Amino acid sequence: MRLNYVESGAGDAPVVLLGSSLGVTHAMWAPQIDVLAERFRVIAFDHRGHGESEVPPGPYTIDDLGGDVVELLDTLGVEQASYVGISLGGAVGLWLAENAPERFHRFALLCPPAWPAAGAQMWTDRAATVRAEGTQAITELTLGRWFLPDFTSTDAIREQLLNTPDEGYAACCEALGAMDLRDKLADITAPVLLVTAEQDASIPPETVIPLATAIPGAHLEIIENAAHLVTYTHPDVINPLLLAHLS
Ligand SMILES: O=C(O)CC1=CCC(=O)O1
Repeated sequence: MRLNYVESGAGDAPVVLLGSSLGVTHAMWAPQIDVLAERFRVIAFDHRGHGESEVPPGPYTIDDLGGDVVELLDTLGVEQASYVGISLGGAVGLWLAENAPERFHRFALLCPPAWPAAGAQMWTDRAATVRAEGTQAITELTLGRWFLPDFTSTDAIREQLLNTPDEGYAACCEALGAMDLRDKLADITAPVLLVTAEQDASIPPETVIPLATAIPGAHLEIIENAAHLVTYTHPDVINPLLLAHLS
């Protein structure tokens, strides 16, 4: 699977991978990339079905999405990296922490779903809607969940949602609807920073807070006055947390 990625920072610095949310691309990490690139070789990638990555027909599984990241490390010749992921990218991070621990130093997982808390049917229905009507059918609803009303700089994220391939989006919905990453949380050995946003309507705090108890040694941060896409809206809070955890 060929994943698209952009690379920043010194080539000999420790590697940090950035995994994005559903329906957007590596460009969502714009508020983090330059800051992290002062200390790290930053590799922001597009999940399969997203951005400039390949778009095989779905359904995809969380094993597919996690396996793609391990394959990307192999392609780059990187033995070990740290990983930062939000939302779908956070779920992929949980899979990597459980299934490829030897390839990773540390994880920062923001608003990560570990199982389909809103029900598998919700994801099946959303996949069907997007296959029938395109991502334009879910774009404004998604922005309403991802941002509080007072955050209005949403044009770039809207564009990314509208431009995401319909099949890629739908197939990732099917991965989210079919996964359950809870069984192996206790086996995670890497240091994990978990972040939840107080007003996250997509992945509510009550579904993330228990992960902090289930993952040995995990550190939890709850961001106030924030909704789902907290990296985008609150870089002043998130970037120092990432630097402190990854350094
Ligand atoms: O689309 C949403 O609001 C919810 C979501 C779950 C995983 C993800 O990336 O977004």
